[in-house]
Amino acid sequence: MITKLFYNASIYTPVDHGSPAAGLAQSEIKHFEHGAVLVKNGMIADIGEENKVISRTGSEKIHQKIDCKGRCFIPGFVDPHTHMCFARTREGEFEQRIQGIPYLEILKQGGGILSSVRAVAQADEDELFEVTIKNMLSALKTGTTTLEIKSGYGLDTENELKMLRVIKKVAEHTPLDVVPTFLGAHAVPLEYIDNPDAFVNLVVDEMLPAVKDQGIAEYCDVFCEQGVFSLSQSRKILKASQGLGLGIKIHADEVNDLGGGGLAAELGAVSADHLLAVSTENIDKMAKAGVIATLLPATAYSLRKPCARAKHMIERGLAVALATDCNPGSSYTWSMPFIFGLAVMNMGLSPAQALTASTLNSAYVLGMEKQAGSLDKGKQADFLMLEGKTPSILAYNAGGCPVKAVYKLGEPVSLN
Ligand SMILES: N=CN[C@@H](CCC(=O)O)C(=O)O
Ligand SMILES: [Zn+2]
Repeated sequence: MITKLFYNASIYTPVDHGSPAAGLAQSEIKHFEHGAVLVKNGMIADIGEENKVISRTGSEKIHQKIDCKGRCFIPGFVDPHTHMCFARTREGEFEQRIQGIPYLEILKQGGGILSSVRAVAQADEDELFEVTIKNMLSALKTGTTTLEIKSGYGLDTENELKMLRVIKKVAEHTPLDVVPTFLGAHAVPLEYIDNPDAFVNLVVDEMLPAVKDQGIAEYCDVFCEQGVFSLSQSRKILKASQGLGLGIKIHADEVNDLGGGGLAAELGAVSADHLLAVSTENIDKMAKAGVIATLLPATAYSLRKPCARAKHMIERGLAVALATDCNPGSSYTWSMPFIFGLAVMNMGLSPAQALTASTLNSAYVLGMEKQAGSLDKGKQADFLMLEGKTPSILAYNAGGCPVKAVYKLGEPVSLN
């Protein structure tokens, strides 16, 4: 048994009451000014004020003592929505978008997601692996210790399974915990444009059973949006996924208010993501059903759209989580510090709310709350040391990265 003591730390952590932190609980942060964490075999064995933790260790042998030099100490970030398995970036499309061509228009013309689909079809697994691992290690350096990665640039059985195999392999080659999601219904392939229902049938009858057999994906997701998948098509796919025992989530009300938030509530999805255009009625339905709102402020930034109404959602009792949405189109960032800054400065969350959203609530989105998301006895010793006194540094140091050290299971995995 290896025992380590991290001492002289200014610890900030959300409080895990056994469910996602909604409403007022989203602001609840425990702070130990002179804190310490005792780690045994990669797990948190004790946490609290330094003198109390040290006195509780008694005569126990401590193999390593790490002086945190009074730095701010927080849980590792959990990023619950990424598309970071892709083959190529789409800088040309970014130029088009900043000249005013809408994101959905580019998709309609066969670009956007569909251009990433062509790139993935041409790439072999090694090429996909290289890009994905580079994105993941960049995320790790900026403090992400657990994340989700979606498929969705395959859009046929062979290429969706190929993406999921790559996601499994990168998970085995990095220290991060990875939760794979199947997103076969990410766009309608051009050959199905006149008969999208036939594509929906392909997802339900062929792709989903194959994904289930392969056994890698834990969740199924759908892009419910005008010109992509309708509410009833999304319902059909998500219900079939539930029937196979997959968890469900949904890209909802990103550009147009189609009612995806309401569908998430109706089906008991773990989360509805984006929600830039969601109605108050559906916010209330989500709150009642316990759906987590996963907000993606870098997508609003990149699409030059107003942010989701995060404060309003919290006031109405929703639990809010934050994610990068890392992808080559609408949000080319892996940086949770950037997301934290946007959440505080552009969405008006307090640093406490943003901390809960980017750690505890996002761990709940991924079903990783027993292992990650807060600094509690029995959870993994996944934590960050920040340059600065409080988590506010993440918003204050705009464009910088105040993450000085990243620990996964008590081991240093990135020292900046
Ligand atoms: N909106 C749909 N899917 C992604 C974008 C994927 C892409 O453009 O490649 C999103 O969540 O923003
Ligand atoms: Zn997405």
